[in-house]
Amino acid sequence: MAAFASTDRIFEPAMESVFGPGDRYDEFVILRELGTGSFARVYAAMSPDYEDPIALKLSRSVLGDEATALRALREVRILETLTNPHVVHIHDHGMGRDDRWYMVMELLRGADMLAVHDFHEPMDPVRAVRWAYEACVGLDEGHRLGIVHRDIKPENLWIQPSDHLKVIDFGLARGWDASSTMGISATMGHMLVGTPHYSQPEQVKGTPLTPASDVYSIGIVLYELLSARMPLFPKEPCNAVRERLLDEPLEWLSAHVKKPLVPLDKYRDCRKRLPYRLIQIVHWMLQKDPAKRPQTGGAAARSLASVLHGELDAPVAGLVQVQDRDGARSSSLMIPGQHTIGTHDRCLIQVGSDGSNRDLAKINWLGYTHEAIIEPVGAPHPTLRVELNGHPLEGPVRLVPGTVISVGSTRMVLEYPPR
Ligand SMILES: Nc1ncnc2c1ncn2[C@@H]1O[C@H](COP(=O)(O)OP(=O)(O)OP(=O)(O)O)[C@@H](O)[C@H]1O
Repeated sequence: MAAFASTDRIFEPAMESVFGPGDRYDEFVILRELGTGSFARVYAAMSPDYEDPIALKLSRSVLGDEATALRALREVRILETLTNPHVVHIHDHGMGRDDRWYMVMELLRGADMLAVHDFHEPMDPVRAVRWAYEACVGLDEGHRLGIVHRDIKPENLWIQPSDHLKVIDFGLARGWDASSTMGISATMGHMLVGTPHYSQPEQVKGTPLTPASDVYSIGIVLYELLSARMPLFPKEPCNAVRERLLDEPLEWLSAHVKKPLVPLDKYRDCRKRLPYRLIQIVHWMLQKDPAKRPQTGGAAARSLASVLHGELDAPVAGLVQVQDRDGARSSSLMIPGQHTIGTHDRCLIQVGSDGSNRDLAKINWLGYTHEAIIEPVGAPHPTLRVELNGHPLEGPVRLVPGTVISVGSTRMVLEYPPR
């Protein structure tokens, strides 16, 4: 087992100045403090560059030590690349006159999940599954870029007044494959990262964390939302375990490896309230072996979306209705992100299979408040021409509701979920 080292121990704030309402930090005027983490303090503030208040995340010490600098730079580089509505967005970053690092973010209204839900009672399944779905969609964009969050827990899942969720605090995230934008060398050695409660068996065993590790942590959160129980302790309510093991990180960690998953349908209340397919998906997300889980947030999100569309009657994703050249009809769920129409089986919509393995068009959808953009990929195909309402697709076009996309003799229409 890897040695346990809390992440707070890599960081010792030196001479931290704490700001109150009306204080100035460089060009920012502090409105109020929003929260404190081990690494930074977050303030609501005004800036001459923005009309509305922003969130200012300010490192608690100067960027003197390497671990703090690496952590700050990682978080900025990751967040700058992410655009989907289920992650917090950053506007800017820099170094203050006192050499402290800061990041200017959108100011989120609402509260973290732990402040919104007390985990004493099971939550309505539609709300619980929608939150888990949105967290998976938020993480998926990072997963596609080779980035794992590594610290998924209710405190890092932010619930806005609209009840939509955003993933925050990518401070412990890192690359997991060679194509990552962050680089694998941004390492903190072999110490355990994150929170033991939402940690993963592979972390305890010292094997690398992958996107499937974030899926496991979301699986725990979802299980707890649905049942008010922790998946590894059958006899106690979730909050009793949380309290009992507050200072027992090693017991938490060994439970992830040694304690079997308590099936959700062991609880009569869950058997009665929850669709069987949902129970199976939660069990899938919580497999001890990462290779047996959904491999990315996107894979988990698609499964959760299909239960929301089907058994729970609460559509969240796009639905592409397809009619092929023989008149046969089918449909595909489309979660926010990038998708392709083409001739190979990794495409969201596969049109014909002439052995060419080509993408013909790509669709980018930011999610519930947006319309998707479709654009052609590469030179036009000799027979599989992409058309919108009968006109050739020559550049990026917004897919307004009702637009008919045709590729050769396949026709399709994208239906958006209700807002
Ligand atoms: N964009 C935001 N809008 C509003 N509040 C925020 C925002 N970002 C962070 N906060 C608040 O500030 C707190 C600390 O932020 P954050 O978790 O990012 O800091 P951290 O030092 O990286 O924490 P940790 O020790 O958990 O890694 C959060 O729990 C939240 O309450």
